[in-house]
Amino acid sequence: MTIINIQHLTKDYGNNKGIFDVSLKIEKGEVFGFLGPNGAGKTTTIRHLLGFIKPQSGKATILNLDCWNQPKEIQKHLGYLPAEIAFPENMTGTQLILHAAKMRGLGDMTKANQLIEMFDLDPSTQIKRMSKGMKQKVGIVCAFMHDPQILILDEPTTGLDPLMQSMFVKLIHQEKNKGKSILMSSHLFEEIEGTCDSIAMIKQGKIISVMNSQDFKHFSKNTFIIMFKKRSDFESILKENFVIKKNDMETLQVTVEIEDKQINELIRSLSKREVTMFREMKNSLEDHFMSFYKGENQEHV
Ligand SMILES: Nc1ncnc2c1ncn2[C@@H]1O[C@H](COP(=O)(O)OP(=O)(O)OP(=O)(O)O)[C@@H](O)[C@H]1O
Repeated sequence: MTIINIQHLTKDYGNNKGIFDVSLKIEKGEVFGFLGPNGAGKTTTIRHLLGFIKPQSGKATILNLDCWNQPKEIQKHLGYLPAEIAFPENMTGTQLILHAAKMRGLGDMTKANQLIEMFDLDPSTQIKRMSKGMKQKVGIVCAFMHDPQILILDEPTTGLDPLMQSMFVKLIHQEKNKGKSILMSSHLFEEIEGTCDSIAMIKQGKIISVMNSQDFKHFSKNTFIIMFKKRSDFESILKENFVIKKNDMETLQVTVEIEDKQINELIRSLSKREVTMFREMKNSLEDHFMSFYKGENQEHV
């Protein structure tokens, strides 16, 4: 069941700024990572989903409700964490959380209290005295406390220290296990790799790559180039239980793809042979990420 549906969404701010023909679908129970360099169009896309921006063309719907025309109905099912949180400075965290709960008609603060404990937040502090990370924690409490079916999180771990970032990853897993649908923008590779079922990459306002968990698996394979001294060793390795991606009789080189659990098997097998070169081929998801940020990957979808 599609929960968030963005179809051909365009907002042209001029000078090639904005978003252009963006289409994405997020299914029930899916954690969807939205990645892109600074100024790529992540927040602009997300603000359309919140009904803050009217599409120039195209459409965004959540639960089949139109994001521009029916934002109030959508709000009931949604938790939103903005990239830049503008809180009223003169309140304490507790006052703000209670105010946000009242606006939603939320009486049960059990989940809010669980989140406060989980993120080790002292909400009694005045917001103007809070660090960036503390404010972010207040934002997380407000986004999750009403147990919404859908979560839209714009760079959710900004300002959080590594311990709190890992706590956040834990929270995402808990929510996913409850069948929540989550759209999350991020720059952090570990956060995305550890949580997301699918990833879309946006650059200069256009979606340039969409990957699902099957594609991630491809990236998690280990690929090695191995060169042998003797032809007999080269020939015999081809008969073993490894996936041989390439072999070259002239140079006596093989390219082997293995799962993590086969590493010992490969080492044992190679120790019986004379190896003249052993090199890992970089094809990890992180490498793919970095090449995308540097502009080396431009596979259009
Ligand atoms: N109201 C506006 N008027 C003109 N240009 C805008 C407006 N809002 C955003 N932009 C431009 O549109 C582009 C996309 O901005 P957006 O905030 O969506 O990027 P982002 O991917 O969220 O970036 P970051 O990772 O830096 O938060 C940027 O070039 C930005 O300057």
